[in-house]
Amino acid sequence: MNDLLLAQCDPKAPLLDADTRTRVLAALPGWLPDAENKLIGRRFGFDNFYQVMAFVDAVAEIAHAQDHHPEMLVGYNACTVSYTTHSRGGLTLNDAICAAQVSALPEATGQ
Ligand SMILES: C[C@H](O)[C@H](O)[C@H]1CNC2=NC(N)=NC(=O)C2=N1
Repeated sequence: MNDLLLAQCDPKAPLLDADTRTRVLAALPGWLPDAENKLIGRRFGFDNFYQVMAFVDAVAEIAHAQDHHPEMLVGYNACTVSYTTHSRGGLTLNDAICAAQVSALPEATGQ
């Protein structure tokens, strides 16, 4: 997990093999894969919309810094963040790096 927090996304990162995917997901509490293991997502709950939008801004900063971008479903008291690597059509380490960094945001607490 610490490795993921310090890592930089690599535009050439390959798809994760099944073993690595299992190991990486174990280091990302709350993040769930879809049925085809093509994306991971986590719902973050908040007390109010101000907190939601502060979280969205903080996630966007990670996206800018990593040049790796999430899908976000924004609601009045929650935001669901999903990552997949579009260029590879599935999960790479880049998705895990960003997921770990989102989970570590101070703005992510309160759920
Ligand atoms: C050129 C640029 O690095 C690419 O288009 C990046 C941008 N952000 C991206 N984000 C995600 N989630 N998947 C990608 O394949 C991707 N590609």
